[in-house]
Amino acid sequence: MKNILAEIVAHKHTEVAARKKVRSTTELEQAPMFGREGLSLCQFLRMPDKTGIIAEFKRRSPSKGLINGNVTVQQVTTAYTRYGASGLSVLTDEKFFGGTSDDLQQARSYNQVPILRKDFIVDEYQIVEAKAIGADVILLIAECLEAAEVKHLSTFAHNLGLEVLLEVHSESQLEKVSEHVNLVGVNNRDLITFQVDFNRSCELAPKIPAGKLKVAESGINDPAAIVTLQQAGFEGFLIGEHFMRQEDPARAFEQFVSTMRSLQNR
Ligand SMILES: O=P(O)(O)OC[C@@H](O)[C@@H](O)c1c[nH]c2ccccc12
Repeated sequence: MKNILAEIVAHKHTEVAARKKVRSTTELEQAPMFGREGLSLCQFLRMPDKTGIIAEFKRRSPSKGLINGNVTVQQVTTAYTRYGASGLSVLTDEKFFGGTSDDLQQARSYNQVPILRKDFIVDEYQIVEAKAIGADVILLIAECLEAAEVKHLSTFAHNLGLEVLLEVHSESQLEKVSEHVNLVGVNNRDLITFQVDFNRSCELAPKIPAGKLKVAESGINDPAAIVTLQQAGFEGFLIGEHFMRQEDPARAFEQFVSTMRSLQNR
């Protein structure tokens, strides 16, 4: 396998094929959450009393190994929400990130903010699952999908009432932005080399098509960076590790927000 992303995607296809045999799409559609009306992440990111932060629950990652194995979904996500997160991102990939669908379902049961299903989506079935477990938004990663797939999967999600965040890492991937993509995220981390280049977001910001909400992703660990990113046109900030790697992610989030607010009021 030539890189970790290719390895993850290959594993996803196997995983999804196995899960389809256990639960059909029809069964997923009968889940109680399936009929629930989704919350709009675009709206929540623009609420003046919220922070624009999409706070992520991430136990481990292929690049960092174990980040935090001691905290619970309830403890962390309710604090994120209480201190002004505009949305939550919950990893549901088990093998590489130590997440589960149950993590997202728990986050759903304790919080009234939009939730992003953070996973590697390669098949419609995973979008039906996302709806069935109570997610409001799905992630599509340009690096692992053809333009036609982005178009198809985003339309499929839209028809289920889900919003779509398309993640890009280079200018050429912006060609994959299509009608039913609501938010465009610039990942500062290269998913193949794991290198984080914080300038990536600012460089690509002006090239993101008008009408798509801009989200900066990964490697954000300083409240001052939020101010810079806002000036570059970003309205959403996806942050995981900076909070999760602390013993008390709730407190880390609260402190980050309080410093951020004082910088914004200058
Ligand atoms: O933990 P960080 O550096 O704050 O990054 C969060 C988020 O951007 C990152 O987890 C992420 C961005 N794109 C992904 C795709 C799959 C898995 C994870 C990710």
